[in-house]
Amino acid sequence: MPSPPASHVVIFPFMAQGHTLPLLDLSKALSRRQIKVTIITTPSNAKSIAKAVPHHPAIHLNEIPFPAVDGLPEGCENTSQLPSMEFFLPFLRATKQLQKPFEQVLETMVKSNAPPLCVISDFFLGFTLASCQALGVPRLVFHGMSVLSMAIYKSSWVNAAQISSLSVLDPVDLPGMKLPFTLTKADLETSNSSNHDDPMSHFLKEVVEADANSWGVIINSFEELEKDHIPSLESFYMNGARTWCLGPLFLYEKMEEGLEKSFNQNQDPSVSTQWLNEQSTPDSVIYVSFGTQADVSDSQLDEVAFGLEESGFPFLWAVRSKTWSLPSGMEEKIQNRGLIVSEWVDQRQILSHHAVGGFLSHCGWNSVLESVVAGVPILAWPMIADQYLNAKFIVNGAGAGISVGRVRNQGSETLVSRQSIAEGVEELMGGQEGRSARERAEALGTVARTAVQKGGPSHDTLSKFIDQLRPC
Ligand SMILES: O=c1ccn([C@@H]2O[C@H](COP(=O)(O)OP(=O)(O)O[C@H]3O[C@H](CO)[C@@H](O)[C@H](O)[C@H]3O)[C@@H](O)[C@H]2O)c(=O)[nH]1
Repeated sequence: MPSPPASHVVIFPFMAQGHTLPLLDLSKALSRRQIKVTIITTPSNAKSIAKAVPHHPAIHLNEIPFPAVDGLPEGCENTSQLPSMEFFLPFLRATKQLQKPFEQVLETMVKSNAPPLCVISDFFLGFTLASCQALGVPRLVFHGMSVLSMAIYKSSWVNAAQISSLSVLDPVDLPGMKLPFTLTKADLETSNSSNHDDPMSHFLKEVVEADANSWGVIINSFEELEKDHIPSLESFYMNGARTWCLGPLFLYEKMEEGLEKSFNQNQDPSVSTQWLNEQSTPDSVIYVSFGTQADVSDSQLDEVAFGLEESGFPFLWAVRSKTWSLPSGMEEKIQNRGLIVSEWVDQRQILSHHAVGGFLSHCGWNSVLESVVAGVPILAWPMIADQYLNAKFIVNGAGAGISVGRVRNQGSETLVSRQSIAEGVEELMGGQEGRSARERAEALGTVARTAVQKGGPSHDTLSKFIDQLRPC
């Protein structure tokens, strides 16, 4: 007898590392539960995705062409290839042209002998909702952010008029929300304007509407961390859509391989792992990375270099800039104490190395989760978007980090000074506040790992999610 067609889920990630990576982790978790996964993406993203999911025959890739658009550099199919964040809106607009090819692919699948149970697509790909509705497939939305950040953004959008009358450092009170820190208008960055008439707001309005009408929301977080905010978030969704807290998603694979083994053994150590292996003192190295999206100026990078040097602590720094080089004379000063890497590093592996004791981070949500899971406290330096909220959450809410501190003006630019960086690193790595942040991070890491183990809340929610999607 032929075996029944496998349950099938379609995943369509936004073309940015911080958004794609967690959905690849979800794809792997689903494939290990005998679910066929089709990832829809564009040709150059497909190449890197294929490398990231090599041992999962249940994961398939379906390529659709990225449109050629005026105003975007040729061949740019991922936000990490944008020359600067000024190109972000043209990039977002270009992705809307993926609707037709996406719909064609989905229609073929719907007519096949393995129609998809659902489509999980990124918040920014709001057009997928109309296609899913037309073809009768439930759409779940994935944001890549925490429950708390999403609920705050949604509420501040609704309450924009009241918020706009506040001054920048006034506390913001959001109706019905129990915030774990004092929120100010400054923390809301772009979403605090009552003028929803600018082009970015127009784009966001469309995707927020599609988001609210989705069948459900997939969250890369765990209930113990965020359960207080789930009702607030769910109140912004129509039709009884619910949130599914399934994270930390990257842990499923680690759990199955055996956490200790995969975190501590390296068959083929990279340059950074080799260097870390040479650092004999546990928790002595500060790891530095500002993620894949924030633009950091060369003069700011200079301050980071001087600050790290002044702190006296060993450091491993993953730099993304194509224009910056070390200030003259620095190479000799840091040569026995720091490693600067300009290629992609395995951040999760770095954070779990016993020599790493702190993370100077921009507080992208993935980095926050990865640091917490590894029990590494954060020196929080938010730069854009939800990073301000994540930083406040980790410092003032969870107590697992400290803030990098003062900024100073240099010409037209506002910089975090080398003194602030040095003092922050010293406190995090050697001070009392750093010690208690490390204890909190370690405790949270234990809760995070338990969440994805059999019987843990994220693990069980994943089972319920699959059961609910499968036809009886
Ligand atoms: O050399 C590198 C650089 C990055 N990473 C990984 O890339 C991801 C980066 O994600 P994140 O820390 O969230 O930073 P961004 O890519 O900058 O994140 C964008 O997406 C996040 C999720 O929506 C938001 O929270 C951020 O504000 C937004 O900038 C993490 O998994 C890192 O481990 C590596 O493994 N190696």
